[in-house]
Amino acid sequence: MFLRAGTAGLSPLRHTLRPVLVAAMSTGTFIVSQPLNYRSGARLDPVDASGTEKALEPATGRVIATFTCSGEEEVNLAIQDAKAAFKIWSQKSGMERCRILLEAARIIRDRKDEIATVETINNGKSIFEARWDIDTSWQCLEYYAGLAGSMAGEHIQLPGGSFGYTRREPLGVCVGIGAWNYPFQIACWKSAPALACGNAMVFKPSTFTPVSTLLLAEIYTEAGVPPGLFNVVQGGAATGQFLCQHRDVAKVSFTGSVPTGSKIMEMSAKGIKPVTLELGGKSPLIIFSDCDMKNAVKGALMANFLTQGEVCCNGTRVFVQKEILDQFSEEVVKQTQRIKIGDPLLEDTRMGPLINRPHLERVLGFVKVAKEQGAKVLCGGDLYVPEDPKLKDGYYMRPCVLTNCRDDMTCVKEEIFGPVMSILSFDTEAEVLERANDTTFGLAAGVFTRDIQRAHRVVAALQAGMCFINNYNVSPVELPFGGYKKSEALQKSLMCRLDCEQLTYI
Ligand SMILES: NC(=O)c1ccc[n+]([C@@H]2O[C@H](COP(=O)([O-])OP(=O)(O)OC[C@H]3O[C@@H](n4cnc5c(N)ncnc54)[C@H](O)[C@@H]3O)[C@@H](O)[C@H]2O)c1
Ligand SMILES: NCCCC=O
Repeated sequence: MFLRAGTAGLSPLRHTLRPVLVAAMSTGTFIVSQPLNYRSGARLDPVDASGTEKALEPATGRVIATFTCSGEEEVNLAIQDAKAAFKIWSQKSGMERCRILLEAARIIRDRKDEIATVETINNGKSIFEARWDIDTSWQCLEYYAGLAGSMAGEHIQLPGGSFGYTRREPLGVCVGIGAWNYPFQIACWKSAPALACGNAMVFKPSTFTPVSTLLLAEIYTEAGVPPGLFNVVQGGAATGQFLCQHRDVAKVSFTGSVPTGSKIMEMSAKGIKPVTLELGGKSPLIIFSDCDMKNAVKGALMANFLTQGEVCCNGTRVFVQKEILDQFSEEVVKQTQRIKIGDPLLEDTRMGPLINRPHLERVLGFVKVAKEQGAKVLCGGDLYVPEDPKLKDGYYMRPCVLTNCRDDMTCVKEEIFGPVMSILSFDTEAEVLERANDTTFGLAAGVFTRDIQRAHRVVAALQAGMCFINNYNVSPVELPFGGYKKSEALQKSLMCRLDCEQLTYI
C-alpha cells in the first residue's frame, strides 16, 4: 500500500515483504497509492463525490494522498453492503464472532510496527507513542471478543409454569465517525464492540487522517468477517451528514468536538437514532503539597504533552498548592525543555509536529491571547524548526508552560488541543474542588497526593468521567472511557494502580 517515492505503479507488496518495507519507511518518502474507500471487502474508488481532500504528512507538510470524498450514492452503497453483511454476521454465535475478532487482534499485534508507522506518518505523533496506540487497539479487539461469547438474554419464570425470556439482539448498521488524533485506535474502539455484538459498521475517519483505517478494514477481511461488514467512506461534514441522516443506520457513534457532536445529536434525533458522543475536555489536574514531586511532574507531562497535546482527556488546568508552586513550576519547566522534538519516526523523538498548519496557528494564537490576558510563558509556546532540512515545512512548536493563570482566562477555559499547560495556584481542597468543577466539560481529572483518604475523597467529588490518582492518561481497555457534562455522560472509573514511575514518558 505504501510505496517509496519513485516506485509507484509496482504491484501491491505481499504480506511476507511487509517487515522489510517497515524497516525501510522513513519520513518524507512515502505516498499512498491505493484507493481509500473500502466496500464489499475491497478497496475501491467511490462512485460519486462530495469534493476532494489532501492528506498530509505533518512532519514535512508533504501531500501523501489526494482522495475523493464519498458522495451520497457511495454512502448509500456502503450502507446497503453493510446491511447485507449484517444478515450473515448477526446469525453467527458469539463464539464464532469471538474467534474472528481474536484473529483480527492477532494480525494487528503482528503488524504493530507497520500500522504504528503509518499512524505516525499521517498523524505526526511519535512512533514511540503510536506503538502504544496500536497495543490498545488489538487489546480492545481481544477484550470485546472475550465478551462476545458470553452475551446472553434472561429467562424469567412466570406464574403457572409459564416463562418469558429476553434476547440480546444487535441493532443493525452502525456508523462510526472518528477524530484525527487517534485514528486507528478510535476505529478499533468503535468497531470492536459493535462487531462483537453482531452489528455491521460503516466508518468515516477524519479527512486529516484517512489512511490507517483502511489497514483495519483489510485486517477484518483477512480475519474472516463477511465482505461488507466493516466499510470505510471518506470525507468531511457532507459525507458525515449522509451517514447520520440515512434511514438504514441504526446507531451513530461519534468522536470529535462538542460543536460537531451537537450537530450529530440533532441529526440523529430526527431519525430517532441512538448516539454515543465522545467529545472534548478541559480537565483539571490537582497537585497537593504532600505529593511525590518527581511523580507529579511526570504526571503533569503525561497529562499535557502526549500526541503534541492533542488528546481529549488531557489535564491542561494544572492546579498546584501554593506552598510548592515555585518548586513544581521550576521542575516542570526543566523536564518540558528536555522533551525531544523532531522527526516522529526516530526512536528517541518524544514530540512530533501538530496535525496541520491552521491548527498550529490556532494553538500559537491561544498562547498569544494568554500573554495578552496576563499569563507568563515559562517555556516554549513558539515555533520550532528542526535542523533536518526535510522537516522545515512541518508543523512543529515547543511545548509551552504558562503560569500566572486565572480561571477566567481563555487558555484556562477553552480546549486548546495542543502542547500548552496552564498552571494555577490554590490554597485549600474545598477551593480547588469548586474551581476544578467550574467547567462545561467533564472528561477526566487527576490528583497527586500521598494522602490516600484525600485522594479518594477528591476524586469522588470531581465531576469527571475518568479520575486518575498519582498517574494520568493511562486507558486500559477494561475500564470505561467517557465523561460528564458536555464531554459525554458515562460510567465513572478509577485508575489508581499505576503510578507515573511505571509509565515513563520522558
Ligand atoms: N472523548 C473522546 O474520546 C475523544 C477522543 C478523541 C478526540 N476527541 C475530541 O475531538 C476533537 C478533535 O477532533 P476533530 O477536530 O477531528 O473534531 P471535529 O468535531 O472537527 O471532527 C470529528 C469528525 O466529525 C466529522 N464531521 C465534521 N462535521 C460533521 C458534520 N456536520 N456531520 C458529521 N460529521 C462531521 C469530521 O470529518 C471528523 O471525522 C477534540 O475536541 C477532542 O477533544 C474526543
Ligand atoms: N488514549 C485515548 C485518548 C483519546 C483521546 O483523545
